[in-house]
Amino acid sequence: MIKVDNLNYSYTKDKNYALKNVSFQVEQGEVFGFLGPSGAGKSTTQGILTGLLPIQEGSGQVAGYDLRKFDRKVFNRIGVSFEQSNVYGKLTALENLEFYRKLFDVETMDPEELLKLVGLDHVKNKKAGTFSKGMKHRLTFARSMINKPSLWFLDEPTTGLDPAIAGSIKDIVKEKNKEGTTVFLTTHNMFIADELCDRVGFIVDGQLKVIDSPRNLKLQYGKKVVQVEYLKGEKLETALIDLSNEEERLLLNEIVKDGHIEMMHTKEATLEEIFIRLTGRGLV
Ligand SMILES: Nc1ncnc2c1ncn2[C@@H]1O[C@H](COP(=O)(O)OP(=O)(O)OP(=O)(O)O)[C@@H](O)[C@H]1O
Repeated sequence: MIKVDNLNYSYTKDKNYALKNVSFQVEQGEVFGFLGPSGAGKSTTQGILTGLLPIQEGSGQVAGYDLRKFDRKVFNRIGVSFEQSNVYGKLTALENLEFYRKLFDVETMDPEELLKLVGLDHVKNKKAGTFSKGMKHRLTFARSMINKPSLWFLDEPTTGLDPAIAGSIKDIVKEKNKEGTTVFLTTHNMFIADELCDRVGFIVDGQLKVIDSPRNLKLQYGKKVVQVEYLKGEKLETALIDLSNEEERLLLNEIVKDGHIEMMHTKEATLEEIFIRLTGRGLV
């Protein structure tokens, strides 16, 4: 669905590259997460993939279209929900979607149904200019799926939303993905990435450092650690046991043999910890 090879991009058209030799593929039906700190090159990559920025060096295809011969027809096949996407403030929520659907040459979704899906049906006749940031965000999100895209670009889809609404946005993404939509998701949020993504790519300073599934990354780079709380005499002790260390495994055996365990659970590494380990950088 997406294939790019050796993308280089410089805003200043010199050797000061915002993207350096970026290559990756996203298969049909995948949820692919692009993770990186601020300034890493996520928006630049998304900009090239969605035709907002011209391709400078390298090559790529998006939804069957060659990035070097950009054809506006690609917009019938893709959906784009970026944080900074504008909604028309003087139009109502419904009018925004009615207007937007006319831009497509393909069958579109019913605007009323979409507004219901994102919880904006009760304000459908209010001007979007009066909406809160989170409501505008949901309207942009709804708008981005109006053309039933086969490839959906989502930028920080749950940022700034309250947990219940964030949960329903995640559910919609999962549902659409089940129906076959490929998702390219950009985020700083490793919990979202971990929950939604089949594979993630870590990008730092314009370079892709690693691409794999969250599970494989945890297996490969995370430590297997068990946290045990146990009674030693009257005193409650806590031990963190690294299962890759023989001495620590023996200690765990001793604790188990003593039989005074109060609580025991595995502590798998988070994607953020692995990101820091692999890139030497945090995600913010
Ligand atoms: N319009 C621009 N002109 C010049 N440099 C830019 C421009 N936009 C981005 N850059 C630079 O390109 C690099 C990559 O930026 P980009 O916006 O792609 O990062 P990002 O990962 O999307 O960050 P964020 O998470 O903050 O959106 C940064 O060094 C940034 O300063």
